[in-house]
Amino acid sequence: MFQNLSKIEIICLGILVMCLLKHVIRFFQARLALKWIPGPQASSLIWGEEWQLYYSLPGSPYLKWHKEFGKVVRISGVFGHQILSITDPCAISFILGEATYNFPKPNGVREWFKATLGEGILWVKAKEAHEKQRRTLAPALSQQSVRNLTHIFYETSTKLASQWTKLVDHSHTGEIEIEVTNWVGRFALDTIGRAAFLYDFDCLSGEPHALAETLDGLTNNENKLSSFYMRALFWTFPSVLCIGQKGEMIRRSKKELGEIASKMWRDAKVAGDAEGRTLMALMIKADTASGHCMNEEEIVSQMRTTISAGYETVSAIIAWVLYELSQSPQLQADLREETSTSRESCFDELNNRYPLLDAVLKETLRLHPAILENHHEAASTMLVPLSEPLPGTSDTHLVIPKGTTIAIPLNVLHTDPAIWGPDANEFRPQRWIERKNAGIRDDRELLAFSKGPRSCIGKAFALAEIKALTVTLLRHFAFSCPHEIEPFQSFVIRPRVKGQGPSSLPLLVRKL
Ligand code: HEM
Repeated sequence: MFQNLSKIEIICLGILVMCLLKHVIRFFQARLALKWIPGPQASSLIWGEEWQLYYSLPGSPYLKWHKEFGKVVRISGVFGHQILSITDPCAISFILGEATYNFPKPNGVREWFKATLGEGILWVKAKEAHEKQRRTLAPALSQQSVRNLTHIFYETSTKLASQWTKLVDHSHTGEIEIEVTNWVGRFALDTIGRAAFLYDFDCLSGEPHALAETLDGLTNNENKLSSFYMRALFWTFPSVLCIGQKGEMIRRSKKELGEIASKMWRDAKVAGDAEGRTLMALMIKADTASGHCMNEEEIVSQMRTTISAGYETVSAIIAWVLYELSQSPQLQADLREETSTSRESCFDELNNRYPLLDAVLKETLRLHPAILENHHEAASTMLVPLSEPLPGTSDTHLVIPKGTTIAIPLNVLHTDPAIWGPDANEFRPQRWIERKNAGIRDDRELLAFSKGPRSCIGKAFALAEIKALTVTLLRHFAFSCPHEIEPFQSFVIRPRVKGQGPSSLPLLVRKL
């Protein structure tokens, strides 16, 4: 059978068989090691639970499984790939904290970031390389830097408010229905463009905008079959990201963002950023001080990452804040009263003076975490501590075999009645004020920005930006929602009118 093959072909075939064998052995070892962990029967031999996870209400299968099986649940992914869904606090602290570099992002997720953004901080894996990138970005996104950018947040907020004023004025009734997700996406893009490199994408002019549409098309998927195949398969076969229409979109958005970042970098080198306040200027300064000096491609990857990270999540959270406000005229009135003395451009005021505003934002992040599942992968076989033994055992440690995917489902943690009380599923901002009065540290159980060395580095930026917009919009408008809204899974969790295609949040906007 092999007599017609050359020596080289036989060697290649041998290597291929060895690789396959290695995978099969690892697969069965993992299955064996995790066999005793409880979990649902795989509903499909090929797709495992991916089908259920994609087509159910976002996160709802996790709620069911954890209720039935406890804090560590074994589920199957595509072709029987083993996934552990973990809500045990001790294990989570270990995975996100001291062992974070033993639990990098899964290969498929890293390939997605590499394909869309380049080899920036969201892609980098090794401890030393990550720490170096983090040190370069940290000064640009520190509280002090964000303080200096706050005027930009107010300027873009005012621009959005004046566009909506024009729309309302056209209606002659003082009220109009506005699809807000598209507008807040444009707001987030203009804001991050100006903050990153004083570049105005000018999305808020309201005209069709190629970059805004490309970025939106990349991640704002309807529940299409093609999107399901891509989501289900990219864990195991990351190269699916390069094929078809989606692959084309990925390449286009990477190219477009790259061209803008390159141009900005070259312009900055010629003109200089007089006060050195943009994210790019501060990043280059920190990099030069470290003696490293990134090349153009490294800077461009970092800028693409910052823009994308600052666009997608922020716009989703703003949409959910507006949705929650639209459900309660009283809450809008209370917030208006609290922030009526607000002076524009004052970062410290936004940060410290408005407990209700702060509570509304935290409650939104709790019930609508943009990134619902925090995914990791065991880089080697690891012994993970547990706060309590698994059902039927007395061991407070868990052996996680190399290659196992870990999912941390935020919706389960954020609605756990043991932490949040019997009204855990209710939107009740006041709980944050009560928690503060009871001396409970704010962010202990809120994982929307993750925690540990790889937690969100743009948190201060995001909070100030969203608060500035909320204050500005409430000063001009009142909101109500005439539609039934549901969460749906695109790249992040976005709102949409129940049963409809991609993300949408039509709100009735009334001028005050
Ligand atoms: C409400 C808005 C935001 C949310 C909910 C959010 C959430 C997160 C989460 C959960 C992570 C950890 C991801 C992981 O472990 O895989 C993360 C990382 C990151 N975020 Fe954010 N983010 C937000 C806004 C921003 C903004 C505005 C920026 C930049 C201007 C930003 C930049 C980053 C970067 C660079 C990382 C990677 C950090 C690292 O790997 O060390 N984020 N974000």
